[in-house]
Amino acid sequence: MSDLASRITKPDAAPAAADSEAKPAQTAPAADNPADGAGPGLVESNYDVEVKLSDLQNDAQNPLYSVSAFEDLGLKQQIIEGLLALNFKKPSKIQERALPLMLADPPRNMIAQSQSGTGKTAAFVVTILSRVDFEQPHTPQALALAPSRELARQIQGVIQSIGQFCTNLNVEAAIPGSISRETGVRANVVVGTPGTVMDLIRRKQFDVSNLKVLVIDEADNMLDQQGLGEQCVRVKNMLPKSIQTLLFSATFPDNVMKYAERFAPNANQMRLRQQELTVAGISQMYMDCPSAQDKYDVLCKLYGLMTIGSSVIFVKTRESANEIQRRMEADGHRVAALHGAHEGQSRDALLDDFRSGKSKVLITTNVLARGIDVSSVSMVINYDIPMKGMGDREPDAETYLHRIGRTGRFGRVGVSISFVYDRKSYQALSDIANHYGIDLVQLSPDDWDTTEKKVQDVIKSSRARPDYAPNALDS
Ligand SMILES: Nc1ncnc2c1ncn2[C@@H]1O[C@H](COP(=O)(O)OP(=O)(O)OP(=O)(O)O)[C@@H](O)[C@H]1O
Repeated sequence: MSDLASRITKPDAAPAAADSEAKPAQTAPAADNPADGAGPGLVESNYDVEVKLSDLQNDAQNPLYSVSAFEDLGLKQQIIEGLLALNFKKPSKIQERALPLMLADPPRNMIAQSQSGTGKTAAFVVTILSRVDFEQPHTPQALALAPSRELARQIQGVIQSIGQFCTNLNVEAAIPGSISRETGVRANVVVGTPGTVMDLIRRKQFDVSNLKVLVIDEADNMLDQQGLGEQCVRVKNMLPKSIQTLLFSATFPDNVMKYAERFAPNANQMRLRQQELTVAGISQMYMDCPSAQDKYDVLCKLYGLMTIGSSVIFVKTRESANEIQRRMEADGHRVAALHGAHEGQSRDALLDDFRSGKSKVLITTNVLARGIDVSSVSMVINYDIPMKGMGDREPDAETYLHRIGRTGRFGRVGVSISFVYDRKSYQALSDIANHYGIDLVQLSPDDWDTTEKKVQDVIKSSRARPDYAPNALDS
């Protein structure tokens, strides 16, 4: 198989940082709570010299870099207070650069790309809060669309947190089962999934005539997928023509850009090069499993051996999520499985438990691949390599990036481990590595001491010293 593995490093080779332009110091994480030290799920650092979030934010190559403070961006005082209450001391690059463009008058559309976990949500939330007239508490003025109920609820929470000092802010989630049929939408900010939003508008339970801002989060996914894309276009066609449209994602493959540009005409654009897409704080590894059947044993061994904060296991189907849950529970592990077959409210409860740390292992499908922000996640397992196209012919490089981006949020470190077991899965991972120009480090199922050391070396370091190269091991 070695001919396939131009980007997959051999077991003991010292790997390069994920972003070849990034210096090791930029791969260094801040603590779970960037401002004040290690937080839940991450163990205190062994290193004596630590890097603070402010160090990362002073490094011009880092996506968290900025020269300005939130106070310099001309935001309303209540919004600045909201950001400070969340301990956001400085904007990230996307926040610093996109906000002035999005807040300028007359409003202009925006297509904005920035790596996973770099604060895109706060960028569009601040824009929404800046555009809403709080004198009108029940007139919908801003709408954000997301691909899953979980992400819609999460965005609702971020709007409420950043907007906690905005008197008369009302945020409602337009997701199945949440808006009363009697009253309809009575909020000035609405976050929802496209199908439910479309139904509400059609049933005249959502007055869209005063909407000023439309945000599409995970826009490449929303516009590209047949069902979701059509729903987004239909929703947009029912909104005022002058609406400011903001499209956000960590990925915008070229074939989606033409839809995006049609959907958000004359937009300002912030794009990344392919090699800039990966987050350097995430150490990407892979495990060569002897066979498909052995993947499960390897998984259990990993969990049996290591103390891991919170982790997410991505699988292809709901059935395999259930099956792995069943087997892991029978083997004494405490895990939760969340996927589209569950009822909305039980999905909410499962994710709430995971967020609060009540459950530490979440087995899920692509439904949670995008956007979900749980800062204590220190490991992501790709139990199945993400594939797309008819008959799963092609590797799904975008989904891979979003999945591993559930860890390494805003300067933290994390590990991703992708399981391969045959030529097809190996080739797919190799193609993904080539696509982003990254090197993946091999873990061996025959040498658990080394495997454990490689993984623990990354995840036990809540903060790292400046010359810290997450994958490099003492040989
Ligand atoms: N300026 C800031 N200072 C400190 N923390 C921040 C700042 N902006 C955002 N964060 C935190 O960073 C984390 C990641 O932000 P967010 O979820 O918006 O990432 P994202 O870019 O939307 O990622 P994804 O592409 O995965 O959706 C969140 O926990 C958020 O609270």
